[in-house]
Amino acid sequence: MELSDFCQMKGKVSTRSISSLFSLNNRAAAMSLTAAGLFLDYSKQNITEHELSLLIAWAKEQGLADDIQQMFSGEKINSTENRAVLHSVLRAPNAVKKTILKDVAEEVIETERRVEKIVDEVRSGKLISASGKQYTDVLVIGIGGSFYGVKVALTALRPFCSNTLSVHVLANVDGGAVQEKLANLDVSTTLVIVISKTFTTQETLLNAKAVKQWMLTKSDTQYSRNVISTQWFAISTNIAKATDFGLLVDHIFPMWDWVGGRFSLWSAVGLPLALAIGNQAFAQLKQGAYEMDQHFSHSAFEDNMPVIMALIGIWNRNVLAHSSLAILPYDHSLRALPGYLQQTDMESNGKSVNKKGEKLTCTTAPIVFGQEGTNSQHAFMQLMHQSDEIIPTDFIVALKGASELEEHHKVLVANCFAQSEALMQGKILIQAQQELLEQGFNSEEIKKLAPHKVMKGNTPSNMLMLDEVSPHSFGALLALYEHKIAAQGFLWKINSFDQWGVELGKQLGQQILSVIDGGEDPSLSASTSALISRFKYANVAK
Ligand SMILES: O=P(O)(O)OC[C@H]1O[C@H](O)[C@H](O)[C@@H](O)[C@@H]1O
Repeated sequence: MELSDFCQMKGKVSTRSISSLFSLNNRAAAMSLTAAGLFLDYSKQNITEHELSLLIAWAKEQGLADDIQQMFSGEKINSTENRAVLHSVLRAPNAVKKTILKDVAEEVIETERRVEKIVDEVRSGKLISASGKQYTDVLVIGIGGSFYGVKVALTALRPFCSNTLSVHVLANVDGGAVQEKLANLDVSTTLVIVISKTFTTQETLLNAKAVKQWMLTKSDTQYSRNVISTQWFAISTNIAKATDFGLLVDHIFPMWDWVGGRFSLWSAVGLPLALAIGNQAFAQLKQGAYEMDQHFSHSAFEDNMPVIMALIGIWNRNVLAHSSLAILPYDHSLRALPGYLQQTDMESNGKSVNKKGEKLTCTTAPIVFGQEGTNSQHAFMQLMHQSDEIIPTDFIVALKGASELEEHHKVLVANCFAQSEALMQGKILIQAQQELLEQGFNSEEIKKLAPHKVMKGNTPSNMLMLDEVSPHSFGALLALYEHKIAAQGFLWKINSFDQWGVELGKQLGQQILSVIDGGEDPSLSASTSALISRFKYANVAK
């Protein structure tokens, strides 16, 4: 069967009710599974077991098992950059690293040791600042894949973070953001980590320059000579550029071209996180991810959580033509997850040609968005309930809350379950009329009001449950999404591991900067030229 054959099923599938599928009474049990400590209930999707089995058969025909195998074994599957995709090996035991990475394994293992050593030394106060003080703060400078992973993990694992060492992340190239971060930092107790795979990213370098300037200016003269070489560290593949910037070679941790930025948390990029949560918790995070790797690479597709989620995503995107995916974590600690997944999913799979460069005949990545529950209920979920747009949703919730406020967790979880039920069940006109009647409205009022109270329902959702948000479960969760996205890319026959689409904006950004600085560029549109003039006038006028 081809994907286009499944698409023929749209008419029949989209008009049936998901609730009615529950007439088969073992559906909830049959359409749920566990992996690496996570539980997934996908029974509220608009798909039957039979349809899913057809999709699984299709995935097998497409060679998905070989694709997965090729990724884990280090084939150069990132074809436009001629690179392997091996972030998963970073969380595997050393014996696996040696088999897969061969000569490079030693450097990888040695880098891990160096990360562990510096984490221990900073946390114990052995490694001190240029002026001899214990570090109280870490400022991380990076953007994109060199930011989101650290950010999402720091937010998720807040309860596991040190109380004496705070980690702050600076990404956006905005003077306001820089000043806000620096306002509460003390140069004599701040360790700086620059994360940039290329060490050429404009935003990161400009932020690093500003922070360097701040540190040099604010340091006591007797320490300013050593402050950068002592207190600055970097993670980069570009050792030359990092040393040019003033960093000691010993303070630079390598990255490898086979680790994509958005999958790099597991490398030395995780250093700031490890500083915050400690080596043991960082190892647990990797262990959780490793268990998901094992599950993904070894489980039959029928029981394979990333594969099932990938196929359901394809079903929703291509067969039912739903264009978005809402990520709604009902857990304050997971509030950065939607932003993280926007990059992981849309930067990976936001493509329209296949690996051979041919135009695809199907759509790819959904538009990913979301926010923590219950805040989203009081905002965009109105549209999810009553507009004509059906937005498939991933609900994510922990069985145990992070706080002692048990009542809060009960209310949070009840809201989460209620939304998944409400999105599926909806409310038909008769129900709305009946409710209004029971509330004492007269027939004239009911006629007027009832249509406004109808909810379309039939919105499919996944419910992902963690026992609790811990380094282990969070590692498994990130790996789950990484693999779901990879599996979708394999099935769409695209390269999920490059991101050429971000280049044009960067290029034009440089051109425009030079026009702002006095150059000329006749290739720019009249609109942009006028905007530049307006900006220049406002700044000259100051
Ligand atoms: O780590 P860097 O080289 O500084 O790159 C930072 C980020 O910029 C790029 O434009 C890509 O969008 C990201 O995938 C990358 O992670």
